[in-house]
Amino acid sequence: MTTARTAARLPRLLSRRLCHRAYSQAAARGGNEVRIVEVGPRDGLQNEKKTVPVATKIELVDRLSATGLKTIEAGSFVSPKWVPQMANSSEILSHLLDYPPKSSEPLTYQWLLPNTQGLDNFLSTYSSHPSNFTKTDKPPALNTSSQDPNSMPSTSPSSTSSSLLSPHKHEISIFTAATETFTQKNTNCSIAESLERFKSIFATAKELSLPIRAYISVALGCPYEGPNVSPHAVADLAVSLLEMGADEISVADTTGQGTAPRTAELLKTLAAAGVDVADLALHFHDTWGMALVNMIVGLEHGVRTFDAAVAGLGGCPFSPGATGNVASEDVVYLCESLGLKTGVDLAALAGVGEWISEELGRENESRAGKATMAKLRGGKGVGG
Ligand SMILES: CC(C)(COP(=O)([O-])OP(=O)([O-])OC[C@H]1O[C@@H](n2cnc3c(N)ncnc32)[C@H](O)[C@@H]1OP(=O)([O-])[O-])[C@@H](O)C(=O)NCCC(=O)NCCSC(=O)C[C@@](C)(O)CC(=O)[O-]
Repeated sequence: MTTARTAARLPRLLSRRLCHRAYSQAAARGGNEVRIVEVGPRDGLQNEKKTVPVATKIELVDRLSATGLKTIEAGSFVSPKWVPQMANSSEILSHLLDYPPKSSEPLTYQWLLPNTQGLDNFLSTYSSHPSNFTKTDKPPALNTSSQDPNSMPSTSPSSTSSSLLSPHKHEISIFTAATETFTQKNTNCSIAESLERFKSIFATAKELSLPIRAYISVALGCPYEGPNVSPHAVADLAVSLLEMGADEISVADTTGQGTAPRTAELLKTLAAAGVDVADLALHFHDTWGMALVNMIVGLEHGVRTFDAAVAGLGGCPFSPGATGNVASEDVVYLCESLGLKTGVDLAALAGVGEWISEELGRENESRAGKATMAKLRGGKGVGG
């Protein structure tokens, strides 16, 4: 059942189906292609206790860019006092703009930010690069091809020179949460205040044709308010964010407390509120080992975009005890076992997982990644 407020908004939300939105065509409802949003370089690294050298972060993004992944969240523009590990994200962005990874297909890099200061910091690097627009230039037009959702946006000839043109896109992600306590702990504001902050971000991003993904954290359990987060609160927030202009909603199980029945209930509530599965991504942490189970529930409900981190890296500094994201290698293996296509080379991705685990001195949390590496080394017992 939808809340009265959500029900009242339904006609307006449904009319938005007629508008083009950047991601909905990338993950058509119920198709056999799955889009993986690799969040390892951001969500995966933000909680690492030891400072990860920027060269390692850049190498991680470059290596991931060569695996067939098409969307990579590469860093965040948040307060370095709150999350010191992300302090050098502008250097990673500069690197990607100066040396766009060679890839047979255009990639999309996403950058997480909480407020206009984060957007300004992102834009000061992004817009200053010769191959990108500045505010006074005509912005790149959104790609409108339903055939190739990742294809290069057309750019203003006045602001670019073809030799400098990167084939890749950069987008932004904003984040709020389904509970007041988590929102306060994570961003020092209420949920309503977080939406208020987003208004100017939407205005600028729309002016510059920058697509926006919006996360809703703690959708299936809050470290401060407990596991029973209201699915109606999540749906209401998703509707608000879509109405504000979000191109995609990533519904996040930050604590990994989600179970199959509660994931199903949440997805039904979102659908009843008028949220199209094609506009949804699911973001699972694997604290209780339920991430792949919940992902299958998502697949059964038609979701085709999933966030994951190579080697199962990750954790949120403001969700104590929660472990990493579902491992990208495990997601690829699961999809392949179900006959779904990800476009990702599992062996290449497993190699990246092994490399970054060694670099960080931590256990590789991907079962499929470790099995793939064992198989590549000639292990006879791993099958696969
Ligand atoms: C939102 C704030 C900034 C409010 O933090 P605040 O302290 O209330 O901010 P403020 O506006 O009062 O500013 C305080 C200082 O921060 C600076 N500042 C202010 N904004 C920025 C910025 N964007 N970039 C760089 N610096 C910034 C600002 O300039 C000032 O500097 P000072 O004058 O003291 O030197 C802070 O709470 C913050 O950065 N929070 C981010 C926390 C975070 O990154 N959490 C992890 C990501 S979310 C997550 O993990 C969940 C997700 C998405 O992965 C999904 C899931 O798994 O659930």
